[in-house]
Amino acid sequence: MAERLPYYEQKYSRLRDVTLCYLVSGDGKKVLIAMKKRGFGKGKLNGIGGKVESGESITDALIRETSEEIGTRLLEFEKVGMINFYFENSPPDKDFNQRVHVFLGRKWEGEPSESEEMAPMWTDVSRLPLEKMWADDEYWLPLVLSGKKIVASFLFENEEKISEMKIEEVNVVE
Ligand SMILES: Nc1nc2c([nH]c(=O)n2[C@H]2C[C@H](O)[C@@H](COP(=O)(O)OP(=O)(O)OP(=O)(O)O)O2)c(=O)[nH]1
Repeated sequence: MAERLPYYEQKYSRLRDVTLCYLVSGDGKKVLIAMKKRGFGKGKLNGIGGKVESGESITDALIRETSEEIGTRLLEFEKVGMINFYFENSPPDKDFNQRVHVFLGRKWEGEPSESEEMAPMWTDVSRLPLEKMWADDEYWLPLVLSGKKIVASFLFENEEKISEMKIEEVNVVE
């Protein structure tokens, strides 16, 4: 089968930046995931995040989104992944293609709480509810929760189906 991912990587070399953060407990055994109540990925369980606004750094957006969506102030975090998402069949008026900057949150202030956008819950890292998450998560989320860092690209045929993927383990994520 012809590889279409390189075509998309070249065509969309500048992608919209989006953040995604998973709070993890001190012993690394629990991770906070949340049900997205609206917008892109509605109904799925996911980390916390959203679009980087113009004039904002990725770190600023990470901290703002965590505060807006679950009411906690992020104090310590680590970048663990950068994932490019391409969609073969986005409607012409909508561009779903984006670059997701993935972080693990290590320290924060305030108890995570529900907002209009997300309903958070603590989950065992060893029992991730992958069937309720994005289809790509099973390929990279266990890696980053076990201490690895990754750079990846996924090409989706539609919101549920992956057509191609590439995952690389790295020492540092830029
Ligand atoms: N785990 C996982 N997260 C994903 C995938 N694709 C994807 O966009 N995300 C994350 C990145 C963001 O945190 C979130 C989408 O945020 P968004 O900014 O596009 O959605 P939104 O409509 O709620 O916008 P906003 O107001 O919060 O900025 O979903 C995926 O395949 N897996």
